[in-house]
Amino acid sequence: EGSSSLEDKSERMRNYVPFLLTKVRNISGRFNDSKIAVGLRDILSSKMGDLQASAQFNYMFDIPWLIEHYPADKRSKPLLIVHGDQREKKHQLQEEAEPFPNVRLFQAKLPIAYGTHHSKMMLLLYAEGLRVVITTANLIHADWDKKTQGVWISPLFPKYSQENQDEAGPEGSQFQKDLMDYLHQYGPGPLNEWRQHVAEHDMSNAKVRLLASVPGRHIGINKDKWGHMKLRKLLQQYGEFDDIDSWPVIGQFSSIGSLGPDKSKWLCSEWLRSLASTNSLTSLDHDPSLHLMFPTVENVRTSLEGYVAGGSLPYSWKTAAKQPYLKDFFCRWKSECLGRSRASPHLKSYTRISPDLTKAAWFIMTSANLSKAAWGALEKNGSQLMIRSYEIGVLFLPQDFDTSEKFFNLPENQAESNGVILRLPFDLPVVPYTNEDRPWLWDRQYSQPDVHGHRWNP
Ligand SMILES: CNc1ccc(C(=O)O)c(C(=O)O)c1
Repeated sequence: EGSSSLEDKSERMRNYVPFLLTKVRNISGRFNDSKIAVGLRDILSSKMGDLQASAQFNYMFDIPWLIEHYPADKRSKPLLIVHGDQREKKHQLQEEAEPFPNVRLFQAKLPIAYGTHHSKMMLLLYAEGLRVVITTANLIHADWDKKTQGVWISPLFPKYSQENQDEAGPEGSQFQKDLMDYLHQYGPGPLNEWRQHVAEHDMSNAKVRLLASVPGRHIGINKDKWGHMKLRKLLQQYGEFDDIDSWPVIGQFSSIGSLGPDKSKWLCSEWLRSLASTNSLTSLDHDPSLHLMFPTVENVRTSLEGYVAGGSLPYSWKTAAKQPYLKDFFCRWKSECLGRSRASPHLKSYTRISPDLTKAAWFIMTSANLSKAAWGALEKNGSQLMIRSYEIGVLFLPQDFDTSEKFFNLPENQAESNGVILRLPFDLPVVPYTNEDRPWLWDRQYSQPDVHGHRWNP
């Protein structure tokens, strides 16, 4: 091949889905290349813009550690921390914030029991514009050190000037509308200012759909705004796929809720029906195959962190004992493609891939684990969607990228394709559990020493 065609080829291949992982310490540097991975300091660095203020939405915070990751000259800029802590944990957070006069705390209300403020998002206001970052990592050291985590960094959204106010494209303004809807759910308070910032910036170049959950019993038009019903709506509206009924759905996550006594109660009825939605009007006469990727005990024991990684995989024996049917769907965590088989997964990702493993119809990175609390459960004969937690993620659809192809190409298919390449965070084909494999349960004892010679005795 002549050099020009090679350049053309490399030029052609530059179109990757902008889904990144976090850097992992102690693995080969090639797997932390800036095309694949990013660290918190990189995200907050002044290379991204001249920071004026930021808002950090998350579940777990180490405030001094977080502030130290901002550039030195930006550590006293206004920082709003949006959390879900209550009672003693709320007081601990207030004490931690005390020494930092630029830090404000805002407690998200959790009106339904067992809900969590699980969303992990950064709003970064610069002199030059606004950026949105959505991730799966808590704002604590352990989440950015030796785990597999997901990150989406938006383009720099420019502030509207009068002329480009009307130029916003449909999906971009849709991203802005969806983000505004989400922020409104927090109600009045310090987020008023951030809703204003979102309104003032042109997000037409977002290239993702926002997929969020907010606590509540959602009815009417609100039933399709959140959780798995939002995904169902998006895939019915934009899922321009030819016959993909035979394409498997893969869910990958770091915790599992109580899903009901058998698969027909929620997993393979309402939840899988949403993930298997397309714009075709013919309904599915059979379940698409479903793979659920969740670490085995061996995955955790041999991970870079050892059993300690299991502290971030809060699947309990009590819950697991009620749903042995999940075993039929389980597959191991494996990520040789990205050098992360031993970097315990804390990201959550969902996708639908072709049987020949060369294409993907869509891809989701989100904070939402496999639980009704996160995705919602239909109640009252399907008239309302009950969600307990705040969650936020992004859906990547092929048509939001400048490609004539209806699918994303997986790296295996690099030869023929000139479309958009999607790097999945895990290896294909997936590896089903053997009869000896057990899902990690964080409240069981494990006596076989881990890589650090430790046992797990919760
Ligand atoms: C009950 N609290 C949590 C349960 C699961 C997770 C997870 O992401 O797997 C997190 C978190 O790390 O935000 C919190």
